Amino acid sequence: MEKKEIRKLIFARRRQLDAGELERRSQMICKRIMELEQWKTAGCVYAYMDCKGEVCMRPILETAWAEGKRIAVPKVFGEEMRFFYIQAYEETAPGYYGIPEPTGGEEAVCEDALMIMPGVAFDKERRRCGYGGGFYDRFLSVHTGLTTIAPAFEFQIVEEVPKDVFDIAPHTVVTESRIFHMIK
Ligand SMILES: Nc1nc2c(c(=O)[nH]1)N(C=O)[C@@H](CNc1ccc(C(=O)N[C@@H](CCC(=O)O)C(=O)O)cc1)CN2
Ligand SMILES: Nc1ncnc2c1ncn2[C@@H]1O[C@H](COP(=O)(O)OP(=O)(O)OP(=O)(O)O)[C@@H](O)[C@H]1O
Repeated sequence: MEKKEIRKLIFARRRQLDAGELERRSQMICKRIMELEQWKTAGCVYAYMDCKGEVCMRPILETAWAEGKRIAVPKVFGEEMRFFYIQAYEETAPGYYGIPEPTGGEEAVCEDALMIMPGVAFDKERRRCGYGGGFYDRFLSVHTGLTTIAPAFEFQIVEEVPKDVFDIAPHTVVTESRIFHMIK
């Protein structure tokens, strides 16, 4: 399947998930991420403001704020994405494609941060398909020291995501029931 077809398939599956189930499953996935060593040792976390049925980041954001970890979320500038620290939802407003983005604040320049990266679909080899903007691939090609974890619902795991030259796979993919690690 091509990436375009994969996106269509997964968007349809996401639409079938009701709000309660999305929240319940997101809670499970976030809990599993927060049990990982990479989370425990991270001082600075690059997260995202979820939209359109992505795994909800609320448990991650609220735990980080409560535990004093710094949390930054992305803002799009042309073809580039930059991360800014936020301390509350009120510090965001709808931006690129209506996704909440930080309205101001300090830019995060943490080259060894833990990045929680969104995605539309993944396969067992952790190959990733996003919305098609190439934002994460471009960001990660420059910021090579980050540790990357992608949360995904089980139904976002597909047989095979086609590999393009620019694609950078997350180190770890975490679902409700499975974890795909780079090192087996
Ligand atoms: N929550 C979240 N924030 C994020 C990303 C993401 O994947 N998730 N991004 C990750 O890169 C960046 C924004 N990237 C985006 C790239 C393309 C489209 C877009 O074109 N959306 C269209 C078409 C979708 C399609 O059918 O493929 C749309 O929604 O109508 C949206 C966001 C930065 N912030
Ligand atoms: N490192 C890079 N340098 C230049 N162009 C890039 C780079 N990475 C990706 N691109 C461009 O971005 C386009 C979209 O990539 P792709 O379809 O893999 O996006 P995606 O991973 O689904 O999106 P996103 O990362 O925004 O969620 C590619 O066709 C390519 O032209």
